[in-house]
Amino acid sequence: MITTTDLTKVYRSRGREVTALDGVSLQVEAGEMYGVIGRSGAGKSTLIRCVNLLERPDSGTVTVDGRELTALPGPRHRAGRSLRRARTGIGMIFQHFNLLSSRTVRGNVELPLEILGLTRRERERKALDLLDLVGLADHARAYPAQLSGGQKQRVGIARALAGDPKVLLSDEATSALDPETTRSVLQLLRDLNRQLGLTVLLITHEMDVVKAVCDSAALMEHGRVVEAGPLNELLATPGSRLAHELFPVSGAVADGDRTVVDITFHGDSAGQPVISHLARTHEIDVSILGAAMDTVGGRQVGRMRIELSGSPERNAPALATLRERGLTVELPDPVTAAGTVPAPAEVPAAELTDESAAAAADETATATAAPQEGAR
Ligand SMILES: Nc1ncnc2c1ncn2[C@@H]1O[C@H](COP(=O)(O)OP(=O)(O)OP(=O)(O)O)[C@@H](O)[C@H]1O
Repeated sequence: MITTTDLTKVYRSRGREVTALDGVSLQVEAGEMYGVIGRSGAGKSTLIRCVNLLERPDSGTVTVDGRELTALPGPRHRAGRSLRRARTGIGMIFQHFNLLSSRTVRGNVELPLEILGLTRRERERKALDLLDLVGLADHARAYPAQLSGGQKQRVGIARALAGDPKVLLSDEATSALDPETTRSVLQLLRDLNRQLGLTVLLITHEMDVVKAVCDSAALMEHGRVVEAGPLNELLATPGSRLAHELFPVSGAVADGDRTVVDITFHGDSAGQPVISHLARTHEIDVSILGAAMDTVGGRQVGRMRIELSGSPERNAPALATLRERGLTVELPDPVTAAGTVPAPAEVPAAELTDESAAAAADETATATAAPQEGAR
């Protein structure tokens, strides 16, 4: 549904060059919830803005729903008519909601519908349907200032769905919300993803967001995607940084004639009595150093750190048995095993500066104004 190929973007200002995207290739399947995670400055916002061409990449291609947006004509800083039309199939929500304070909730949702040229009656009906969909039908006449953050974001979501998009882009949509509201907004996105078959590309700096709702994820660093894939595959990939971040396993690694192993159970392997089997078949002592079950991307996953008597060489047949049973087996690095791998993403979201708030307002204007000119 969304493909980016080798995207590059370099910002130049006051004689300085910043490479925000350095060859980003991403594949988001139809109906998927895909999370892009990374530290502040990794290039996430630039990437998402390149997907709907709010930002034009220096090179590379963006294809959404079979249409190569980068091939559509348009001057460097103004989208062409065909691009504006294509953008109606892409909704976007923002960290600070970008609602118009002078309009009611219904008025905000109606804005893109006005631009699309719907009649007053059609607009009203559609806006109320959309507000119903996000659970805000009884707030249609309220103004944004009378709403909580979570309610404002629901209005933002209803507005983003006005053009019946197949793709929803979410730019840190829950970063300004408290944990409980975050959960309910994420649940709404997940419901819409399932109900409408909506493809959702979200950027976030919070691993919990990826863990709660995403099917796949990409980790960005310094303008590059350093790891990407479906979460269940990542969890089954030894050495995956995303897997360690999604589901850290702890427990001190002892010195001496011991083998410490991290095992991940998922799918059919989750129900197997592997520990007793290991001890019986290979006649070794097994101690459990740490264990947890969790839900990642809607699936139950178990992780365990165990200690086997004897050296890794001696335990090679036992480890092979675990792998044969479909478990992911890793020998943790004693240096990092004491805690978790250094978090790539536990950086507080940077507050919007006045400048970036203005840019966000521009985005709304661009996003909502896009259909108007395209529809002419
Ligand atoms: N308009 C711009 N002009 C100059 N440099 C920019 C511009 N926008 C972004 N950058 C730079 O590009 C790099 C990537 O920024 P980007 O906002 O895409 O990262 P991010 O991962 O979204 O970070 P954050 O979570 O803080 O928004 C950063 O070094 C940033 O300073």
